[in-house]
Amino acid sequence: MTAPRTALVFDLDGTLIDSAPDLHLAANLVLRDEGLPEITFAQARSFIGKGAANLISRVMTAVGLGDDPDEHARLLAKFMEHYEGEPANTVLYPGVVDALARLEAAGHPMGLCTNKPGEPTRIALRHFGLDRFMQAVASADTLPERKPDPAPLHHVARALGDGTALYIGDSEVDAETARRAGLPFALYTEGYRKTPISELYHTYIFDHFDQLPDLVARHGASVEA
Ligand SMILES: O=C(O)COP(=O)(O)O
Ligand SMILES: [Mg+2]
Repeated sequence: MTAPRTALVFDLDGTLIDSAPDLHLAANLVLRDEGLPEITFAQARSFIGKGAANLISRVMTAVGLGDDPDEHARLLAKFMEHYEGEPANTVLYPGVVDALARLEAAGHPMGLCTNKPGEPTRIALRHFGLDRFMQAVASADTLPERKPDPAPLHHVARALGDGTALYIGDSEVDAETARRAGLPFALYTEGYRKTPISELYHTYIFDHFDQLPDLVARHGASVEA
């Protein structure tokens, strides 16, 4: 009997889609509306990875607003209003759809584990035609725990079957999540990572999705035997 194909769990922002322009825009629409100074693209990009609530905390610190919880809740709600529309300035990273189609054809169950809230996650997956590949999704609202807690990653991996799993992501948070989950990790190096590769937990690295099907096949040959 052949072993089940390795389940593949993907991160979303900075891995499958480059959503930083829309997150930057939504943050600045809030700041503009509040009569506050705007943040740069580089700042916005560096605030992505721990979800929308964390992004708003980072924005508040950056513009000198402090950390009042009521103010945070108010600004987060305004941010979500701006962010929940169709992702007009977000793009897929090159080769993503082809790679997922090849991996699906090779029989790998696939799912998503993101810190993005549920509604924008669903909208983005549908917008880019990625929903058809994802058999299980954990977003920021699925469980009480969020990455780097390993619970959402375990949740998706379990939903994809009882074979082995590989996590694929771009950030410090993803590397830490995979390490804590005890799962192998493929680091996509073109996302929002700020730390040198050598300092991050990883099993594989790749810089273009064209490389992913072969990487997964090699991984499978070593663990599915
Ligand atoms: O929205 C975020 O901050 C992070 O999202 P990700 O987990 O898909 O990278
Ligand atoms: Mg990410």
